[in-house]
Amino acid sequence: MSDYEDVSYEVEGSTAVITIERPERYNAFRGRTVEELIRAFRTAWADRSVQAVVLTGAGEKAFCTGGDVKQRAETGDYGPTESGMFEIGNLHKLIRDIPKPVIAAVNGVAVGGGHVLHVLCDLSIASENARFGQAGPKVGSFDAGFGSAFLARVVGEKRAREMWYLCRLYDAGTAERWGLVNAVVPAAELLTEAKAWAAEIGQKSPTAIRFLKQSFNADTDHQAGLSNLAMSALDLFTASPEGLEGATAFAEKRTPDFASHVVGH
Ligand SMILES: CC(C)(COP(=O)(O)OP(=O)(O)OC[C@H]1O[C@@H](n2cnc3c(N)ncnc32)[C@H](O)[C@@H]1OP(=O)(O)O)[C@@H](O)C(=O)NCCC(=O)NCCSC(=O)c1cc(O)c2ccccc2c1O
Repeated sequence: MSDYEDVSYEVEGSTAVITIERPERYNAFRGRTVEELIRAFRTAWADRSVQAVVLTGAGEKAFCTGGDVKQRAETGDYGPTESGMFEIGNLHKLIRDIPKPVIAAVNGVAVGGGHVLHVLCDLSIASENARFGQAGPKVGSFDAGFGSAFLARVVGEKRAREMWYLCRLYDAGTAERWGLVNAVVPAAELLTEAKAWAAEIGQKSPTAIRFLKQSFNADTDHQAGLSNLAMSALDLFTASPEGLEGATAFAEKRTPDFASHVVGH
């Protein structure tokens, strides 16, 4: 894979800016998107001039809405990839392992697997129009790895469970109050603000920052094992009648009938 199609990658000074470029799908990711994000993060990791990464979405509506549910309804998976694998678990680990802070610039709705991406970033800055939530149980999916366990570390058990069980969307003010984001700024200032934070980090000792990030991570690194289990479970569940009913109902713009397709009790 030589050219980016779903993602753009730019370096400005000591900051790499990675943008998900699928605004027509509210920046939902398919297999290719995930593969390109991995390539972009690895490029940022290898570039010694890069000291922080900003992750954002194209357009004004969405940061990322998680897995491309229309693709899933169409083909039963997240589409072809160069590796033959859907590597979302590896992307999660990479965002944590890259030894440089990753700042999510949340420019709109961050939901489902897109919400998980911003939660995994070191810092999150939101625009005033941003909205946050989990959606899996509405569309036949779940992230029982970092998406639940690490979220609970960030916002607390009660709020994490509320987000997953009710699948509501929360506004930027609530996200700030819950400690889900570090700051909220007007939409027009979001990228400038995120880049300013990244540049400020760029003036600090890269080695000190690297050790600090690894130290913060060490406390929750055991969740990577949980994430492996969760991704294996998800592979089975998304292909089940209950999982497929969620994706099909979304694509057909109807209420899912989970009760008729339930696979386990
Ligand atoms: C995000 C919304 C709440 C926004 O609602 P709003 O009313 O503002 O806008 P629309 O609903 O009209 O959306 C505009 C336009 O974008 C399309 N779109 C939005 N999200 C997606 C998506 N995720 N996939 C494909 N397309 C999307 C939408 O259809 C509209 O297009 P039109 O052509 O009709 O104009 C609302 O859109 C919403 O609830 N979206 C779905 C959110 C969702 O369910 N996300 C997926 C959750 S599951 C997941 O993320 C996931 C993650 C993983 O890591 C996995 C790993 C392994 C297996 C499975 C995984 C997985 O399923």
